[in-house]
Amino acid sequence: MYKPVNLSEQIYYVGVNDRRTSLFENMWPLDRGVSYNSYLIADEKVAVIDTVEAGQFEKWIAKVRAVLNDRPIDYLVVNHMEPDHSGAIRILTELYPNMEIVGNKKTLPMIEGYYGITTNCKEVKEGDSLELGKNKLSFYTVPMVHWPESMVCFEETNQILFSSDAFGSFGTLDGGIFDDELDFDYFTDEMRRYYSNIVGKYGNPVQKALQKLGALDLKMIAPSHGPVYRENIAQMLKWYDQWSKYEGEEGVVVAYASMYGNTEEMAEVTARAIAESGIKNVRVYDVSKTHPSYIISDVFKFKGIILGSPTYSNELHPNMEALVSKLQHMGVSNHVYGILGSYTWAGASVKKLNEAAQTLKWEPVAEPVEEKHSLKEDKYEACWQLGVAMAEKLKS
Ligand SMILES: Cc1cc2nc3c(=O)[nH]c(=O)nc-3n(C[C@H](O)[C@H](O)[C@H](O)COP(=O)(O)O)c2cc1C
Repeated sequence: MYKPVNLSEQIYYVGVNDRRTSLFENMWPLDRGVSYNSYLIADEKVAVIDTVEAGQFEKWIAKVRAVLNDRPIDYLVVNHMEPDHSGAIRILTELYPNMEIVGNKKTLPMIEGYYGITTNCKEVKEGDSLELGKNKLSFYTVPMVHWPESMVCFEETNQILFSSDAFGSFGTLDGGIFDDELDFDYFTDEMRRYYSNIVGKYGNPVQKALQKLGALDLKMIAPSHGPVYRENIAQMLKWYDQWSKYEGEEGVVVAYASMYGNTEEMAEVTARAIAESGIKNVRVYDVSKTHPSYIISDVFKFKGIILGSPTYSNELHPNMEALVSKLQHMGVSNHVYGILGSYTWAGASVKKLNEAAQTLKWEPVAEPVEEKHSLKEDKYEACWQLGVAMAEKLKS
């Protein structure tokens, strides 16, 4: 009772949607859910590519069995060991005791460590192939995209790249599985939010992976989350190249913390000046209201960033401190910036924000603006000029 979804004659999508989990990795909001993608190749030999999160097992295995009926599974290819993909390994080995688990030399110790499995494991090395009949899988390691053992595999006959977390996206697959069956634009924010927050720290490994995979002639990219791409492959590769170099487009994220509205007012003035100077893409965020994953996603999208914080017990406002430390942890380079802040007796926030920006090697567009108490005429003008300078820098 399941109409199979074919990527090709013998290759099936057998992933599942999760609209119940609120937080991915118990951290990232899943307002639009997430899909755990898994693929099945039913050739002379049967191979499954990755499983799903353990709680999704029943939904998933029903799809697998609808295709296979009583045929056994010969191989389980484990591209990535994170539990949202590996969670059903143990139960699958109990159902199919003769199935071989295929992984690389970093995967297999993790399979033992997480699931106690040491038998029927087959190690593959970079460039090795697995013949299934008409279909043939070749394996490529992509370390730190997004764990050390991360691997992708390329089905040579149909030219499909099973890309694991690379090219993944938040958001359930609401009927459409392939990018030409759904509203691609609707997915782009969730793609970038997934990339920036989950893989974003690993810009260099992503660059290396792109160079390695760039030699392949791709007809389809089948990731472990989100749509399967067959129409927008060039666009996806272009975005991954841009995001992994931390190269933003023309636009500014204005992120501020504010308890009583003083820093917020400075942010409003600056945002207005940026827009009046001709920059349309201005996103103003209150860090106490918006989850950092959305702000970080836009920081990856846009080149300009304005950060504002009041001084709070001689520190940054805690929510701004959390955002800044995440950006530092990710090493989000290649940005131009401005700083705003308010204080009452001994200001510290502006200095701390400026230091953080310098550790990331961002380029300042103007002097930071620091106001004591409420915003007054001279600092109003300084905020305005900061916005003008940001716009001019972005347009230059
Ligand atoms: C809990 C708390 C701690 C603060 N700590 C400092 C401080 O260490 N140094 C300082 O100059 N002002 C401090 N302030 C004052 C604020 O920085 C000041 O009121 C500022 O204008 C608030 O900006 P906002 O309206 O954007 O929240 C503190 C205020 C609060 C509520």
